[in-house]
Amino acid sequence: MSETPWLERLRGGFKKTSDRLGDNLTGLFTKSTLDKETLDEIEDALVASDLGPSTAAKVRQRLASERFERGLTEAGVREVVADELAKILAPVAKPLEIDAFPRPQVILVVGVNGSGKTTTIAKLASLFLEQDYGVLLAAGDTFRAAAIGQLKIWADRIGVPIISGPEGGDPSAIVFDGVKKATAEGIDVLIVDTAGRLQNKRELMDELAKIRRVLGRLNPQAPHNVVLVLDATTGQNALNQIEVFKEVAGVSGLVMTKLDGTARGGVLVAAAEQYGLPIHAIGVGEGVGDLRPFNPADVARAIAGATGETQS
Ligand SMILES: Nc1nc2c(ncn2[C@@H]2O[C@H](COP(=O)(O)OP(=O)(O)OP(=O)(O)O)[C@@H](O)[C@H]2O)c(=O)[nH]1
Repeated sequence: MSETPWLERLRGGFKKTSDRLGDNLTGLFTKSTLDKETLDEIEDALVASDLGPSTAAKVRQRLASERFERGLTEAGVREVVADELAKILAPVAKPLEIDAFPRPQVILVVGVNGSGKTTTIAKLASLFLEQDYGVLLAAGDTFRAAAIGQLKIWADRIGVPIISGPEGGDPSAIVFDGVKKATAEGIDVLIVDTAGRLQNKRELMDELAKIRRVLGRLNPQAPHNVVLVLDATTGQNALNQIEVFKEVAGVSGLVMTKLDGTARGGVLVAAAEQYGLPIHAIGVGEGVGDLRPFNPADVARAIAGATGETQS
């Protein structure tokens, strides 16, 4: 895939978010001077756009200290926002890399039901296939037959093998079989789906702990990654989920999905700022090609709606 279409998709995906920022900023540029009141209003507009109070404060500080030779414009503010966002996103942008031995590398994928977990597993698998890695999926969400069925459909569609068992079966048994199969067949990556039953935190915690124990016996370093999938449309609730899953699953990195369907894409920045967890990729659509490792500068510009023209 060439870069330009992806960049366009990225901008399209974040359009609702950048439009919301625009709506919040509208009407703030009627005065020629940047007084305290206007700065307050701009800061509030950024917070209202889900960018988080600390990002908003940083932008405010930059605006207060900068000289705007052509007067302050909305486009000028968007450039400053993009710049500050890029600084926050750069340290957390980290593609999911398969570099350690022994194989298989095991990736546990966690998240609440409906967050986009299954789709993300398929997207990650196809990213690995593009890099010539062998991939095996494990249907570890045995709680719902539909979850197993969905994953099978995706495995078929992208052409990767899958290990699954009956509804209600023991997820750690599936994971055990998965590691055995991957080891025997020299498969590089095992991606494990897990149940997202946050309603019963204790059971979920026990289930994940058991999966970890089983994995640890086969390979002390496994799981090599625990990826939390978050639905951006849930806004601030996505931040609470990080808190909970850090506790129940020991999250090592994030994927944020559905950034195309929401005006709340700013939550990606708030997550980066508050938790500093690696963000491996973002989902901007339902297709298998709609998940890409992200370039922090491009994402920052897409969220801010910065076009490079500082004159409105
Ligand atoms: N617009 C958009 N939709 C997405 C994205 N990722 C997933 N979806 C859609 O979100 C819905 C839920 O995705 P799933 O992958 O089934 O989510 P899940 O977390 O596995 O959900 P359960 O199977 O219910 O546990 C599906 O309709 C997906 O097509 C995305 O990045 N953008």
